[in-house]
Amino acid sequence: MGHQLTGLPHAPVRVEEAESLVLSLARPAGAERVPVAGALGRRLAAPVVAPFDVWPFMRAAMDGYALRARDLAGASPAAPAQLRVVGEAFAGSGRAGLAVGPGEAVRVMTGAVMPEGADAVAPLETVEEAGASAGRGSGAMIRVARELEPGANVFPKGEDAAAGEVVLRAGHRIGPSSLGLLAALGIAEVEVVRRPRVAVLAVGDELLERGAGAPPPGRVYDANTPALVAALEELGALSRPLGVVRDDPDALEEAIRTGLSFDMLVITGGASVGDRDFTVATLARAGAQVRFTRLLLKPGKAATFAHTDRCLAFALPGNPGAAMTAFWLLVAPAVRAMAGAPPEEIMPGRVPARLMQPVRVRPGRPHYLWGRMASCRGVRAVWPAGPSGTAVIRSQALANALIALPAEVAQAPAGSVVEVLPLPGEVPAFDWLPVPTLSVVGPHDSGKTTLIEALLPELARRGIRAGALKHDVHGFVMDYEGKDTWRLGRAGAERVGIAGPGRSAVLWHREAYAFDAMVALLGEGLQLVLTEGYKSARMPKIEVVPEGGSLLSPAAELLAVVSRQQPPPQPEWLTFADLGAVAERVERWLERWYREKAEAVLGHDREAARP
Ligand SMILES: Nc1nc2c(c(=O)[nH]1)N[C@H]1C(S)=C(S)[C@@H](COP(=O)(O)OP(=O)(O)OC[C@H]3O[C@@H](n4cnc5c(N)ncnc54)[C@H](O)[C@@H]3O)O[C@H]1N2
Ligand code: MOO
Repeated sequence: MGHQLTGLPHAPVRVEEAESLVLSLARPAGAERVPVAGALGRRLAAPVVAPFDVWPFMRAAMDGYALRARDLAGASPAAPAQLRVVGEAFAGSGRAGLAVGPGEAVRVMTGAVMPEGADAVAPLETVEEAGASAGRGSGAMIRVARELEPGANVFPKGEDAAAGEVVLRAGHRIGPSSLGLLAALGIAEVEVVRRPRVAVLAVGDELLERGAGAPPPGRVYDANTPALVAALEELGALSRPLGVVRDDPDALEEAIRTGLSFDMLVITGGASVGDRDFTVATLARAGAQVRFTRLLLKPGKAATFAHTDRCLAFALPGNPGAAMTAFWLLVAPAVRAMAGAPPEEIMPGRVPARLMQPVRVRPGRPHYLWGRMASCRGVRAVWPAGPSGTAVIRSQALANALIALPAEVAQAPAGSVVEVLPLPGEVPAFDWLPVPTLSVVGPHDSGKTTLIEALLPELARRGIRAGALKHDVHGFVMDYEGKDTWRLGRAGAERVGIAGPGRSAVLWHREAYAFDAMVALLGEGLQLVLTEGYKSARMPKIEVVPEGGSLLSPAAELLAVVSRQQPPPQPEWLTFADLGAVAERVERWLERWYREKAEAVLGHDREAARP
């Protein structure tokens, strides 16, 4: 090979392998003590221990009278307890030596130190203040007409933390409420993980630093640096843009040497094998050990990882779609680890989500598409945020997830379940039925089950995972008297499950039978539930018409009519010989169904994303 990768490792590396190599070298940056006021967003390097009880004393939780609960034993409207007021206390005016003895009370306001001996507060509203001075001063009498538990209307001492208790563990990310807690603990400085210092470098003669107006011919604005700098800051790093460097080996080497003095260096551009791509060779020349130069990934293949003793260096492809895909997969976890995140927060887990729009990709390498994710009653839904080419930046702006498609996948139909990698950003919530239903109807013995039976493999061939729900009106038997499942159901289990290799079942022992709940249960992980019967339910249908028969369903509900007669009496009707065409209609209807649901959430984003 006569290009910059000559002599360097060029075998494509799997993303998972690359991630574990990078993470094995990403150590938390050292610790530093910072004033609490400047610690927002930082990770604790050591646990925080409460130096004293918080809160430090027992306090009144209501405006009222502090008293001994046992003095109210037997108190009732008919026989109120009578107590003598011996003093008063306000928040912040703790008078030393204030105590409550038998038959006594102290007038207290919320937050006041509870007087010695008192263990409950009777709120003002429940107390009758007797006598001319209306209970304000010492010597006045009050009546309480009900009992109180010890501890009633009192904030206990140490309610939040006892002295010596760990209140925040190492790795905790300091948020606004953590600052409140630290203040309550009287802590002015905390030990946090140093923010990793990350240099960002953009390479290319064609690149212009940020500016206004259309660039001169042949030039483009550097879009990677601002995106990377912001993402790095969000991840807890201290980023330093080194600017744009030309495709010149000497200029590049100087910039890279500067970059290698940071904890991390992220370069974009010049990472491929072109005549003016020098990034990777220069990294090696500047003394970094190059570990891989290719990822098994689309987009983001041209990604290099190298390191020195003190610096992790990434040379990402210049194309913004490829650069940011590789960034979220490889660089972001390393930054989190270096910023002190605990292990469970370093690699955001991939989560399953239902694809709302079909996608097609060229198989061969794992593919990542910019996605928009929303949640629906606990089910995640995702759709492409727009075109996902390697040079594309617009879809990224709308994305809050990356849709991960394994190497062998060429297409994923609407409704299929895919893995997604959540990205920073809100996940909007919406509601819709978890899975669409399609009913096969027709007179008794017309061949409904036969049709579903023949249709299921046709749908499977199209990548559609379908379930089936049988409507029964006669009282089916699936469980036999004396069987364990029968006994558990009879004993009152609302649902009884039985699980075995290749076959499992759930039996619902319920008075009322709920179609929606049944479909939701069946639909888990599937794209479609086919039901048999339900001819009067308002849902899309396929109707089977026996020889000489006529239609039962309103035309508007019908996706297809399947006649048992050959040729069919109506030219637009299909027959059992045309099941491919029936499946085709089901597939198109499904795509529309998912698209319409997605439409409801996409709103204006949709237009921006150019469907
Ligand atoms: N013979 C081959 N050519 C290419 C291959 C390959 O395997 N063999 N891979 C292609 C793929 S895929 C990618 S991705 C790119 C990666 O190449 P480079 O990292 O060398 O990127 P550049 O050539 O510098 O730039 C590519 C493209 O992106 C634009 N760019 C670069 N930096 C920025 C920036 N900061 N902001 C906005 N746009 C940027 C640049 O102008 C180019 O248009 O290689 C392919 N070629
Ligand atoms: O591999 Mo390029 O880096 O796909 O987009």
